[in-house]
Amino acid sequence: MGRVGVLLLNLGGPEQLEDVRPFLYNLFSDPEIIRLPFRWLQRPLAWLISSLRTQKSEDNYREIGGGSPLRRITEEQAIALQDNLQQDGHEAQVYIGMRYWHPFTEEALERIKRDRVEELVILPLYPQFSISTSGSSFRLLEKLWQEDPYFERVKYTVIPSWYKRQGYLNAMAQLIAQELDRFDNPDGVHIFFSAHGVPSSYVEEAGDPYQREIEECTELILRTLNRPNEHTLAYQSRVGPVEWIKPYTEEALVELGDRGVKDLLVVPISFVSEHIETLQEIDIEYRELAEEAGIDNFQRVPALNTHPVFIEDLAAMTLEALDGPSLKFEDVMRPEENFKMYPQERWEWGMTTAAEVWNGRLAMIGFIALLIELISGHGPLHYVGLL
Ligand SMILES: C=CC1=C(C)c2cc3[nH]c(cc4nc(cc5[nH]c(cc1n2)c(C)c5CCC(=O)O)C(CCC(=O)O)=C4C)c(C)c3C=C
Ligand SMILES: [Fe+2]
Repeated sequence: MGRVGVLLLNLGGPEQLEDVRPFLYNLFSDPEIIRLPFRWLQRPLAWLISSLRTQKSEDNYREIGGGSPLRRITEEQAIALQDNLQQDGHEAQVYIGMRYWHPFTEEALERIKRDRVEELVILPLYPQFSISTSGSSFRLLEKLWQEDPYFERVKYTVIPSWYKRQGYLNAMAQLIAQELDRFDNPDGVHIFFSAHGVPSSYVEEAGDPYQREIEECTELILRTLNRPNEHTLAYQSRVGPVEWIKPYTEEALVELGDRGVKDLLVVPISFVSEHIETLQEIDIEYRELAEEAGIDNFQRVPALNTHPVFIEDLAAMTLEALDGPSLKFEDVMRPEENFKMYPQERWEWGMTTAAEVWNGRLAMIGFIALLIELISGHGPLHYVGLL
């Protein structure tokens, strides 16, 4: 076996408040996050949306200390994985490739090249596959691979999703059981699985397996946990005017409050590290909402981070991938090149999502026309004397 590397893929997050705007710009520039009919619109729209969202997003990051802990935790996971492999006699270098912030995927590939890695396991830190997360990173990697002839000689394999692995399920069940047992009446606690959402069109039109994998993952965790508790699965972190997969976390919490649920344990399910959506959205926003709805005892299961059972499973997964048949980028599910994920296309009359979307489009066209006129000094507003 040649020099072995493991590339951990993750989203990345702003480390300080100044990073928020460029991080958001990178995120919204990704056609796997916002796919538009015209490629030339991607960057101006990314600039516009990131500018509009920066203030709200900065306020949220300020509430968790001014930045995302994602880089630090991912680095800790990488070290723990490398140590675990080494203790079992396997020499492998673990790299981190973030999609929207440092260390970028491009930086990771530079290091992999510098270290002359010959065999690489590409392991996304997302248990379930979505076009918008692992899919986006695979698409970028495929492009970078084609651009540099060095990578022709690297034997690689990708792991698209791994939520069915018993090690991961055991680690999740252990964390849930530990938190349940802190309640006075553990069996009476309502377990609330909260997954990051995606726009409905990803699932219904592009065939993203994400929702199905999340649902199956929830069932597998519950089976491993083997407790009698009632449970709910809902989706959080909706952005923009289009419809996302349902039920929405905020609505489901209010409904449970109305039903008289008093003890609730939230399980973040689509991510393996603490991040803005666990520390701010769940711990602060949803807690407040739940308490207003009458849920007196609102607790959350911590993210896996460097849980030893989880790290052990990442190591086992790496070794199995090295021994097994390799899976290439082109083997992994990809949406059609011209599929428009956002905005949705069907027209409906009234104050509907479609109307909101078209308002947005017209505003965008007007905005770009204004920019062009301001830069060029020519146009209808100059003509009528308004500029
Ligand atoms: C499995 C996890 C995730 C999916 C699926 C996902 C899809 C998705 N996200 C956005 C928009 C935003 N996401 C943001 C932050 C963010 N997203 C994830 C995970 C998934 N996203 C994480 C872990 C994070 C946090 C990183 C951190 O800093 O800790 C943000 C920025 C934060 C904010 O302003 O709220 C946006 C915006 C879309 C549109 C999308 C699917 C299309
Ligand atoms: Fe997100």
